[in-house]
Amino acid sequence: MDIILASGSPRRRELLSRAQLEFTVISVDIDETPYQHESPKDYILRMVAAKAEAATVELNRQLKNNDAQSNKSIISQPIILLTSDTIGVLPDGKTVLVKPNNREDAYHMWQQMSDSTHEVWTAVQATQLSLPSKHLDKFDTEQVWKTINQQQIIERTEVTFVALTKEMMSEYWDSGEPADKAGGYGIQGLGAAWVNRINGSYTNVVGLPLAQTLALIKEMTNTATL
Ligand SMILES: Cc1cn([C@H]2C[C@H](O)[C@@H](COP(=O)(O)OP(=O)(O)OP(=O)(O)O)O2)c(=O)[nH]c1=O
Repeated sequence: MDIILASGSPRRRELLSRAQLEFTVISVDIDETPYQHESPKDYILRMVAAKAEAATVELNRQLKNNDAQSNKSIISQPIILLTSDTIGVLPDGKTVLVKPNNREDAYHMWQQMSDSTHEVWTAVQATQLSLPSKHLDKFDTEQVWKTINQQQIIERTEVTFVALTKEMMSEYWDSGEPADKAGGYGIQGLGAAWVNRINGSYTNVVGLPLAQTLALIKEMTNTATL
């Protein structure tokens, strides 16, 4: 089974590469704005599903281009497509923390995270795609990747921050690190200085719960219907 990581996150690529797995990467770009009053669970599962949908559209676009160029049926192994999304969740269990829009947005998030414990949730969706081979398709319709199985997991880690001062926030925002990260921090970077303790998976906080993702891939591979 070929594995495709549909993500533009350099952290996710780096984490998955630590599993010594062969995989390819495609980027997807979707609107990640939460709906009003959307629960953290509904939001994060909607995100991984939407990213998988966008990646499938991209794979079919590539397939169509290949067909046009090579004009031969492409019989390929099923694919396991991985998509992921990471958010912060405040102690109220309702407030979703995504990437900060600007400095003020980051400060607003951090004031609620200072000297307290929030959660970081990462959802992973594994989607098994299959490609009916042309010669089996008597109607000779256009080949498209079809979803034949999908599974989603959500991993949660508690993260306890130190008490934050305005000066700490200002310096951190100026570093540029917060901008592309949920909750506006990177535990793997300068953000480590803000973390008193975590309870749960570290890789989950960075953006891909690696052990759980590998277990998901293994389960999907073992139950794959060819
Ligand atoms: C909390 C935390 C988040 N992050 C990152 C992981 C994700 O890249 C990012 C959350 O944004 P996401 O929307 O989950 O992911 P992304 O937009 O970076 O990539 P893609 O959607 O293409 O997969 O925050 C860290 O790098 N360190 C951390 O400590």
